[in-house]
Amino acid sequence: MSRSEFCQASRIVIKIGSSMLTDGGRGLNTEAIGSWVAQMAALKRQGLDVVLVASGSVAEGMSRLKLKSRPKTLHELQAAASVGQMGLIRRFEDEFQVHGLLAAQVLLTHDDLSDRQRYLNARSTLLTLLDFGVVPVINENDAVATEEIRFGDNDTLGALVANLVEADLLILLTDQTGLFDANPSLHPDAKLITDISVNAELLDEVAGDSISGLGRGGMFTKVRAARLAARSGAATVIVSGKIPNVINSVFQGEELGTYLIPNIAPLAARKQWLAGQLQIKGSVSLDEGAVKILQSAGKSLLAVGVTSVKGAFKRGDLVSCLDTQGCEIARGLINYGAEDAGTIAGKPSSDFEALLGYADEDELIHRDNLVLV
Ligand SMILES: Nc1ncnc2c1ncn2[C@@H]1O[C@H](COP(=O)(O)OP(=O)(O)O)[C@@H](O)[C@H]1O
Ligand SMILES: N[C@@H](CCC(=O)OP(=O)(O)O)C(=O)O
Repeated sequence: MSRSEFCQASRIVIKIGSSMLTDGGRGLNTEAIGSWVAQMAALKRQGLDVVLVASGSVAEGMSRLKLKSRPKTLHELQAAASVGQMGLIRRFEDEFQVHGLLAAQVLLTHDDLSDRQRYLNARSTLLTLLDFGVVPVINENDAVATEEIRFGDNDTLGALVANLVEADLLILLTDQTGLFDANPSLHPDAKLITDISVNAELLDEVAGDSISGLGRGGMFTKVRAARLAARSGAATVIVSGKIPNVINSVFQGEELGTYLIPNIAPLAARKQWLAGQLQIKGSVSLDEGAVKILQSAGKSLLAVGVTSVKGAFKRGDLVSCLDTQGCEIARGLINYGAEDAGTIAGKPSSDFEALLGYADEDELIHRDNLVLV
């Protein structure tokens, strides 16, 4: 998709980062929020579906609680987020109302999306809200999100939402003009990257962390988000939320920010869900033959191609498949727990019963449950 085709999008996910929403930590930026909402309302009037992913609950909570720096402990973060989320949602509801639009609060944890059934439930709810003409306003459910079940940054959440609702375009509004060839906060002479393939290796070299103390992910998570979004065919633009009329300008194809071109083959819905899983419970190392078969033939992983097993995973957990250099080449849901997988590693499936006293599936990971990375 070229930038000039963005105006053909019918569904857009817009993610606004903490740094933008809270005016660099000085409380909610009501003027800017009013302007973004007016632009989203204009898209709605043109018949588009709009989903908003809004960060800033922690930053707004810090401001309301008069905390000078981002809390370090999880319970303080959760408390700050609970206070701040009230302000965020109230502001958005009021602003959308000005344009005769209803907003809906949707709070998710990674746990909600890692369970296939709950993932499908979340999808139905969002699609129903869009059918009703409502703008879902999504954030992580920070008040209950512990380390194990959290996304941590809203870029990833935005991408998974783009997968869920099959959006055409994901716009990440942030405090920088876009993605630079080095962090411009540290290197003032850094140059803006305008258009780049989402798969370009350069992205891994240049995308750094957030240093503001307000946002979480920095550009690292924005690049990862663009790659996840591309798996359902969505195009991603990273752009400054400070540019007047930015959302509409991007939609009209103006060359603003960084466009991460989704030139990878989209995955089937179930594989998108698999690719979006963040909690990896272990790994299996493969021999060269198995690596080749997975990468070129799209086949299932058999135990005979596994050289070693790491981690304390159970049957059905997500594990990484590593090549002979230890690099992840695929991930999937494994049919045997760690101990049994260790016992059958390197063995043909005809030996499973003798080795384990039972035999479930012939495949260690079935190809339907496997995604290349
Ligand atoms: N290559 C880069 N180009 C631009 N910004 C970068 C880069 N690497 C790291 N960053 C940092 O990422 C920050 C934006 O991410 P973040 O603070 O998480 O914002 P948000 O709250 O919008 O998600 C920038 O302010 C900058 O410090
Ligand atoms: N969900 C939390 C944290 C998310 C976060 O910081 O994201 P971002 O600003 O997009 O890097 C919040 O609303 O404060």
